[in-house]
Amino acid sequence: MAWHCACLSAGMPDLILTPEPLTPVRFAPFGQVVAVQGQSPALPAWPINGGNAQRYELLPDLQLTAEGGVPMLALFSAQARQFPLPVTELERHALGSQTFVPLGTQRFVVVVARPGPAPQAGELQAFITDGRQGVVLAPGTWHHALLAVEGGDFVVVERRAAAVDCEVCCLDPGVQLRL
Ligand SMILES: NC(=O)N[C@@H](O)C(=O)O
Ligand code: NI
Repeated sequence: MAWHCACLSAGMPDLILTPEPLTPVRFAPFGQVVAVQGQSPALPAWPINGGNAQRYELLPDLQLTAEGGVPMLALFSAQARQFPLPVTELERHALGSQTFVPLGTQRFVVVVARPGPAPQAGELQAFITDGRQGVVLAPGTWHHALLAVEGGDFVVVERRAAAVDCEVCCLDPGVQLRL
């Protein structure tokens, strides 16, 4: 899906946003962390494959089939972003979740706001992964497009349908994202 938008901002915004470490509890209003460690409550585990692996069920339904949607798998080869970075727009996919999992150990920053009306700058929250975490953005969660700290490939699972499901909101004033 090719989505684009352009929210113009005059210069670097004033409000500074600094990401906090990503944890399942803090990220819960926005979606799910893809990792075994740190889940609260701890994930139930099943020994499988003759005891050679542990199975953890993170999320029973990725919510990708609303209104005729089908789950799709994509790869994003992302370049490292330069920080500080002006955040002047967010997007949401109202009809499905969106999952990002690094194929390497590259970190990324997730800038989010709760599902609902278009957020104001002061409602944004930012999280930075530890290089081993992924995220599932819940349907409708406002988010900035992928912000890779180190460049690399990401597995992306999202909903595909005839109509593109991507609504963009412009932040005015925007925020300055600093690591
Ligand atoms: N544009 C695109 O395919 N990706 C965005 O939805 C994103 O969240 O990165
Ligand atoms: Ni998105």
